[in-house]
Amino acid sequence: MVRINPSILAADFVNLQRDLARIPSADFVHVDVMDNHFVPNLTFGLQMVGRIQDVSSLPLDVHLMIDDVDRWAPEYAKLGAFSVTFHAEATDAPVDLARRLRSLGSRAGIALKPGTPAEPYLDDLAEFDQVLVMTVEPGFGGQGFLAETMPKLQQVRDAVDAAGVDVWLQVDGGIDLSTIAVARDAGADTFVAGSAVYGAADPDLRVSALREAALRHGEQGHTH
Ligand SMILES: O=C(CO)[C@@H](O)[C@H](O)COP(=O)(O)O
Ligand SMILES: [Co+2]
Repeated sequence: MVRINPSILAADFVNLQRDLARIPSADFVHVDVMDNHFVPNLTFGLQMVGRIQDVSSLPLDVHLMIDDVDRWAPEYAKLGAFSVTFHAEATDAPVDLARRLRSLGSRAGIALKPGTPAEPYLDDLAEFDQVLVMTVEPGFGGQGFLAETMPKLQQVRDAVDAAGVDVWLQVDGGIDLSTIAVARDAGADTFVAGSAVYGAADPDLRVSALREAALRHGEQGHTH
């Protein structure tokens, strides 16, 4: 199973509805919320994500790069977002927050910055629906893929398989037609791509090409 989630951070914010309609083959639309505190960049908040939820035919994969997630993450679940991912670095009680998100009907994701170890969360994997291993420092699109995050991704993959739990492993940052194979090899099944999709002349064709690149790689002997 391979999921391709285009990030609208690379779309035209003035023509978001048009750009949302350009990726019909995608699995989810990845929505980057930034507050200029947790990361040094600012995008949009609850009101905007509510409108995206209203007009999108794809389910929303919300990535919160904000402080105060205990307060704000549940509000995104209440909007009807399919999945809400908060950063581990932004809360002292990730399991409690994940339970709250699930109780509100959303999937619960936990994200790890490149320098954040996975160990503290590996015993609680069943509490989450998704682990996001950031492959760039969060905050900006168009950065280069950090291959040094791959051992951590593999470590999470091994722990998920050993526990026998159904947790999606997402990568986000610098995913393109070549790095998607590297991340697939290390165990990812869910791929966020911003500039690789919206920088293409035909974004939907690029979604298909990314999917094929990941699947082709999987067929060549890697069956994560
Ligand atoms: O969360 C983030 C950035 O912090 C991402 O979702 C970016 O939007 C990915 O952009 P590309 O690296 O694919 O251009
Ligand atoms: Co993101």
